[in-house]
Amino acid sequence: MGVAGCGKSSLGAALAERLGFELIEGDDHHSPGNRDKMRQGTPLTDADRDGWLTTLAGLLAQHPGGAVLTCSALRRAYRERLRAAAPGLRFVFLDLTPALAQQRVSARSAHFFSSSLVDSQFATLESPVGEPGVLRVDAAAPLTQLVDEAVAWCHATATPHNPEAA
Ligand SMILES: Nc1ncnc2c1ncn2[C@@H]1O[C@H](COP(=O)(O)OP(=O)(O)OP(=O)(O)O)[C@@H](O)[C@H]1O
Ligand SMILES: O=C(O)[C@H](O)[C@@H](O)[C@H](O)[C@H](O)CO
Repeated sequence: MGVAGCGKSSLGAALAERLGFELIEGDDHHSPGNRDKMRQGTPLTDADRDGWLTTLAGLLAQHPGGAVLTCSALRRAYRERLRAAAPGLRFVFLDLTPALAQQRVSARSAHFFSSSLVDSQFATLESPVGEPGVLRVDAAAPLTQLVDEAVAWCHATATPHNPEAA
């Protein structure tokens, strides 16, 4: 989880491969309307994210043995909806500065997300630090280091009632 450009897709794909879990790419499940809004530089609202979160929660519930989901999950209420669908769900929070997020988002041209939206992502973000089952990592660190850190944390915190990763 984290703002646009923090590295969710990069880390999620690597983590899913290392853990042997299916990857659910949150961005693949945005409605055409939501994509158009983001392309035009209009931030999503709670209402815009409602159906999307319902879809993602449903997908998590279909993977009781574990899965890796990439999702911005910017607000606590969004995370609670996902937790309700997948008891034991944990979050890796990719924390980065607005400047680095801006740099990364501006550098990619083929993506639907408008770089003018980066500030709004930080305005919406409610830090998950302090919530249960959260690992905060420095999103500026090399990807290989982030994967090792997240895999070690998943293994260390896995219990029979808390699937390996989610
Ligand atoms: N740890 C990292 N170090 C350096 N560059 C990275 C790292 N992680 C991701 N990147 C680069 O930053 C850009 C954004 O990464 P990525 O698409 O994984 O982020 P994201 O959070 O999924 O973004 P979005 O949600 O906007 O699609 C990509 O160009 C990616 O190659
Ligand atoms: O909640 C949101 O505002 C969205 O999920 C965004 O975060 C984007 O989907 C993504 O990060 C850009 O690709």
